[in-house]
Amino acid sequence: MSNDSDSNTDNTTKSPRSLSVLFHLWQFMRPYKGTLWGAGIALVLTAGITLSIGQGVRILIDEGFVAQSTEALTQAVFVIIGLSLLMAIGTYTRFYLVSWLGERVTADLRKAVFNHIITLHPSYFETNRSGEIMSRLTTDTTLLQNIIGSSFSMALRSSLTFIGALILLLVTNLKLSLIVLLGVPLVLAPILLYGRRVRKLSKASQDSIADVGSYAGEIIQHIKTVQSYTRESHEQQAFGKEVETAFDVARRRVRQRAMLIATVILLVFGAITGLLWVGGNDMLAGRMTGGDLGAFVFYAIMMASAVATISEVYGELQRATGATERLIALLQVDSLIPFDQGQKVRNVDSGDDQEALLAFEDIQFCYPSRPEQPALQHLNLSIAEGQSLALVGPSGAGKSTLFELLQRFYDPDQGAITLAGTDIRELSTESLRQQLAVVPQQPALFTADVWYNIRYGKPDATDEEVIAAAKAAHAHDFIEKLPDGYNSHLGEQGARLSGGQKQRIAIARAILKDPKILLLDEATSALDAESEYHVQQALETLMQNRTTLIIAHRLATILHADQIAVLDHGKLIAQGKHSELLESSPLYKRLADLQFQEPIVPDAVSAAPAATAAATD
Ligand SMILES: Nc1ncnc2c1ncn2[C@@H]1O[C@H](COP(=O)(O)OP(=O)(O)OP(=O)(O)O)[C@@H](O)[C@H]1O
Repeated sequence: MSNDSDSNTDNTTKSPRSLSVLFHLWQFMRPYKGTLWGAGIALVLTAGITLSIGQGVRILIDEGFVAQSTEALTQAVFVIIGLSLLMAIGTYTRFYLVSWLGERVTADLRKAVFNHIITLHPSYFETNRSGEIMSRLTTDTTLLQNIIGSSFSMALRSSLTFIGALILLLVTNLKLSLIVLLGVPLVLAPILLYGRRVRKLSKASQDSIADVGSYAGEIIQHIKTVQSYTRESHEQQAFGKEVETAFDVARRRVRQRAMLIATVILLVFGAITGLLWVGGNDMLAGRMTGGDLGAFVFYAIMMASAVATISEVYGELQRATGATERLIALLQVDSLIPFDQGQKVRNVDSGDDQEALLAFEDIQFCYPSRPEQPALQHLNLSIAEGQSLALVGPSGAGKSTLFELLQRFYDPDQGAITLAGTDIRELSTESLRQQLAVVPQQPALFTADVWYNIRYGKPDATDEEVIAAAKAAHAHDFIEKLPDGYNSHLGEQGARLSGGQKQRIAIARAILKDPKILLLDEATSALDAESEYHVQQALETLMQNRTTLIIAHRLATILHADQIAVLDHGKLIAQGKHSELLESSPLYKRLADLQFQEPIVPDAVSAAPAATAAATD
């Protein structure tokens, strides 16, 4: 891709420069060869009929008007009516089949693009704005729909009539045809010249429209922040600027196209007038019949309108090359983390040999967008089956990064993560992720009902299983009290629930999935004491007999964890139990002091909040 906004995409496709890009679309049309044949036949038929009308015109003039024969006139009229009928049928068939094809191919293309992007590595979405990707799926595909469903067939039909009219012209009158042929390059020159400009501007125009979309998307997503900081008028202005830029580019494109069309019309009609003059003179001198001239002008007009149509459609086709380029580039981005390769996870029981179920071995990792700044450095960490490991450390220490690597959203630059002794890169991502469940700090809920949200990790779970999971997650009672119980719609991103409720739905989801390994990112947000108590109880249930990694913020978790790992600047700086770390790690002691406001010694636990007390017995 060659435009600026896409310069950071990690695909390597070269920017193709011509309409040949459109041939990439062939792979999407291939399955519908039958329809294509049908449309093609209808197209040839209608073009043929249109051309034969010229002969009808000739007969009409020479044998009807000039020969003064009413019979011949009636015959010619009937022939023309018959041809028009045939043309109507042909046009219906062509229009229906071609438009059907446009819709069908666009639908397939949309699915193909969505199916592909959903498997891409997450870092792709860090360097490509979601608004832009959305615009590929909607605007670009709609453009192609127009192209396949109309412009393409218009271009084909016009090319056919152009060639047919040219042949018939040559047959009718060679001298006049040569004049016409001399005129053709004159018309084509501006088409090519302006066409190139239009294409460039089209691409810029589509980019700026994508920018407008992603800007609005972000603002709507953060609408409460915008309003609470009273930034409405600033955002209105900023958005207005984006829209005006888009308008400006569009205006320049439209102007080039208007120039193109005007020039072509001027040249074409100038040429036809010239023809009429030369032909009229020939007719007056008796060198050709009136019918011949009539037919000639008819074909010349057909040729002219064919060229005019092509010039107009050419601009459209060029816009489509931009869209196709982007879509194909998007389809060609390879996922850095293939979804469907590698072996299945066979046996995750580490057995009696005390082998670590999970191990991070000398992990070195930088995020692709920050290659200079290591997020994890020479990190070694392991966890035995059924044990819990709490990760603590200051913000930015690399705790969440460990979760990301474990789920294979990224691969480490060095070192390996093993599950029951097997490098997770050798496992199929799907089967690896089936062993894991994550309860994130900000639970991700979908715009759907409670059933759907809890079932998300196990779509085939029965209603009873969902309810059992909700009960275990201390969510059943509040769900029952919602207006429609489990059928209640949660709103966009679960907006109709409180923070604690959202978390308990997320916990129920994880309980239902019943994973081998649990990744828990505790909420730091202040839940009220009761909510926190429920969440804590739900987590206890979830963690029972399960290998658990916790990004720990709560005293109860830290005290209960089998192991605590202290991270700082991407390094593991201490590991042990709470009491040991208080002695051995100054950072841990400082964090503990800060977090709990007062120095924590194990016997002071009873003075901690209700949730803690409940969890430490
Ligand atoms: N997607 C990303 N791209 C680039 N850098 C990132 C990305 N995510 C995190 N980082 C950086 O990696 C480092 C580790 O971040 P990480 O999120 O793992 O910290 P953390 O210990 O989980 O912090 P917190 O407790 O605040 O969530 C930080 O310096 C952070 O800025």
